[in-house]
Amino acid sequence: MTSLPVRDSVSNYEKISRIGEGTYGVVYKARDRTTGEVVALKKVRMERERDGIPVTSMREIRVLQQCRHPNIVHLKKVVTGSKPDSIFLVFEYCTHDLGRLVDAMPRPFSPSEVKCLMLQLLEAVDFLHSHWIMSRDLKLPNLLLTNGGQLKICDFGLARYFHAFDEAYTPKVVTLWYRAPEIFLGQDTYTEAIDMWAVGCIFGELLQHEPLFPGRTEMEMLERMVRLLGSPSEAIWPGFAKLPHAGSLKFPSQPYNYVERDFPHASVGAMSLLNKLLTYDPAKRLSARAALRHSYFQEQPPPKQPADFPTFPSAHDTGLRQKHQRRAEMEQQEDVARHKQGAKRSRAQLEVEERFGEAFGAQGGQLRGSAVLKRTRNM
Ligand SMILES: Nc1ncnc2c1ncn2[C@@H]1O[C@H](COP(=O)(O)OP(=O)(O)OP(=O)(O)O)[C@@H](O)[C@H]1O
Repeated sequence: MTSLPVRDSVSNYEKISRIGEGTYGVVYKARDRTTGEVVALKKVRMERERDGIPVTSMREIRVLQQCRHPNIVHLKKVVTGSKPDSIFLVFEYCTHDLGRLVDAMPRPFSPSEVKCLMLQLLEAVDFLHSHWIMSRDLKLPNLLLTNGGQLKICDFGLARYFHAFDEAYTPKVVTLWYRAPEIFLGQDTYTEAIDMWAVGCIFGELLQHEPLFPGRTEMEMLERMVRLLGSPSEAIWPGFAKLPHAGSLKFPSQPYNYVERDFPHASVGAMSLLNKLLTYDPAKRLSARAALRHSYFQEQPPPKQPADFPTFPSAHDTGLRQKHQRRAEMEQQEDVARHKQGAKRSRAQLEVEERFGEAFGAQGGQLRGSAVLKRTRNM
């Protein structure tokens, strides 16, 4: 703990309002008393921990200290509270999260706005994947938007480093609505393609202004996928029949893909990109790098420039709408289950798993957009 880069105390911040509460911490809007800068303060939940900072927060700090990218929220500092074991993460403040913003907007984003958001999301995901990081929790509420139209991924509590070889990971990842089919089917050697499925769900949600697969149970999730995309089979997903739960799950028989029917206003490029992201076989699913080169981004209209994005009243400051409340409750249940699972992993396990330097590595260890690692996976 002595290596924590704490140079500040939370008493140097004046809390303005409470803007979010997740499973792993409460988030406040606050002002730096010295500089006047408005920041987001995330209080790390310690009540369930006996031996220091929770694994999820360790992961979040570790990943965020390594990442500097315009579309990834900037962790400015880690500061202490009045009690010796209270820790706060200080982030740049973003006016909206897309979950609440979409729920509060009467109309969907325009096609050029969706394109602008998708470009920024894919840039960030490509950055993470090229640095061997999977988010494992991409969803609309974890995408922040500044008043300057900049999208930023937040919440890296489930993020982890991955390897070029198959390795078993925990199945308790990704909020239900954004979870990839291979996870439901019990594949524990999943890859970063699970993030790309979530990107597909986010894209569908931005296009239709409603969550794409708002299932309440795993089975309902699979049924909703099949209803839109058709039934998975050995022909389109080699190895599907051998997946651990493939035999026990009864898939409805549905031979058609209804993306065109269900997205009547989407362009040809948008439908093609959506289908390529929502590809059942993770080995065939589009990577973030390939998605950035997709013809959708060349089609008319061009993506809106972030600076030209309209501004919206902050959804942080409005009351929660019913729809958002429902989303939050469902996610909360899921996250509690995941937290229990995650808490069972010891700090030592985490160290071995991630094989990644010091928990609170020096600033010099940051990864930047230009320093893309060579990946052996695609060679
Ligand atoms: N930097 C920020 N600026 C503005 N709002 C933020 C910021 N970081 C987080 N928030 C708000 O707080 C909410 C919860 O944050 P976050 O997802 O990081 O917490 P969590 O406890 O990990 O949540 P979850 O239960 O989803 O895992 C976000 O959805 C967003 O509304």
